[in-house]
Amino acid sequence: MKIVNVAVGVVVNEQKQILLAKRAKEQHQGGLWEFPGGKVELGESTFKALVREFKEEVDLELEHGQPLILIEHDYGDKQVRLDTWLVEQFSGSARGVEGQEVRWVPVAELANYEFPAANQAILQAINQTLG
Ligand SMILES: Nc1nc2c([nH]c(=O)n2[C@H]2C[C@H](O)[C@@H](COP(=O)(O)OP(=O)(O)OP(=O)(O)O)O2)c(=O)[nH]1
Ligand SMILES: [Mg+2]
Repeated sequence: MKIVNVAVGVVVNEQKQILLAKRAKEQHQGGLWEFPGGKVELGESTFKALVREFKEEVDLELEHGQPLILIEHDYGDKQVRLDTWLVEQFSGSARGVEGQEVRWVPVAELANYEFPAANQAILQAINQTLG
């Protein structure tokens, strides 16, 4: 099966809160919380894709990021590679451009949210880096 390359952003604000968005019901892994992001287009760098997706989905301008963790996960119906970045420099004010719920969540409260299975490794990396 073809693997889908996804750029994922863990955006942290000055209060050490992380931006989450809720995936729409009809999407793959719908109804679960996610770190915003989306599919990398042909010829696009991961960070460029991340900048584009954050503008499209949550209206934030990302300025600088660093690679956090690369995860490959097979959902059975879909295989994904989540190239996950930590972003502490950004501007703007987050809103759900596509009508989705968005929330700034303290690192210590992330465990209260339901994520897709592939995200467990991201949560561990966040705890190691920011926790
Ligand atoms: N953005 C994001 N995707 C995730 C996370 N965890 C996880 O398993 N995924 C999966 C779900 C999807 O299969 C894929 C991301 O696709 P997406 O739906 O965000 O892609 P996209 O923004 O380009 O949207 P679309 O073109 O499919 O509408 O990665 C996560 O934390 N954030
Ligand atoms: Mg997306």
